[in-house]
Amino acid sequence: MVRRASHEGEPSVSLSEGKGLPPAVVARLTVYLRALNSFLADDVDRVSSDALAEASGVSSSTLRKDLSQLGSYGTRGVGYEVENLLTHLSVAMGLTRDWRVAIVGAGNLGRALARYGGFETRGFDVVALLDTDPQIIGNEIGWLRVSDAANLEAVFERTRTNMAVLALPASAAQFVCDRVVAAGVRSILSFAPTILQVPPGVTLRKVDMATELQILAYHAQRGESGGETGQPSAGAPEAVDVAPADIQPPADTRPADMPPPAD
Ligand SMILES: NC(=O)c1ccc[n+]([C@@H]2O[C@H](COP(=O)([O-])OP(=O)(O)OC[C@H]3O[C@@H](n4cnc5c(N)ncnc54)[C@H](O)[C@@H]3O)[C@@H](O)[C@H]2O)c1
Repeated sequence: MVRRASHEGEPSVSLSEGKGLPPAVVARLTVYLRALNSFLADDVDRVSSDALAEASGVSSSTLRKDLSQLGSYGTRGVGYEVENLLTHLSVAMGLTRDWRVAIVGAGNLGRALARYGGFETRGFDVVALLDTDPQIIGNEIGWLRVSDAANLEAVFERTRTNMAVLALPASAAQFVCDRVVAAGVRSILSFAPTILQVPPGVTLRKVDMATELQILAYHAQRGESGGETGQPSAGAPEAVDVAPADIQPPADTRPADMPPPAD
């Protein structure tokens, strides 16, 4: 569940103007959101920092430190009000905005993403699916009809797309990325296995499952050789700093493949 609160009465986020949260903290906030939604679904009104930390797979001190960066301390002995903290975190994460996502590329991956029903509950409406293949254009996939990517700009305008997912071959990705940016979209998620350049003011994140698997393999073999055990999975909040492919800067202009700053 995402808090689409009106701006009136929203808690303010006490980050100083222009100063973003470290990428690892942002990654953990998404985990806290998921845990809080789960508490809410179970009709839990209040949660202690220990319980929220446990449900999120982080230590209590990490949780408290992260939340204190948002100015959200809870009450000693009482804990956090689940709804209140959910709203607070949703505002901090920009999830109270109306995110309208277009998927460009309706191949295996694009179709699977378009059929997935879980984005809406996390605050993202998938509003368009585009492709260039005449055999695919016009097909119904999930609740969407595939649009002709030749009309990308018009489709984006009609659907008020403000976030794009590139599920394209590497060879087409930069060209499409440039068109997406020219159409006014400032947030792009790319699955294409290539380095993309975006201008200042555009946030690009790259998903690379092969890289994640390589990192997993590294940790697995370290564990086998007795080097490390109990290494959290790449998706676990305490492990975000060992999953560089997952962590791009929060709001910025760096190309997707630049290494993240240490935080
Ligand atoms: N990062 C990951 O974890 C991950 C996982 C799987 C696939 N991928 C990558 O995602 C991409 C898509 O994979 P797939 O299996 O769906 O491939 P696919 O070949 O099934 O689909 C690609 C689609 O893009 C369309 N396309 C090509 N040029 C286009 C353009 N200019 N505009 C709009 N559509 C265009 C094609 O017609 C095709 O339907 C590939 O680059 C693949 O390597 C990444």
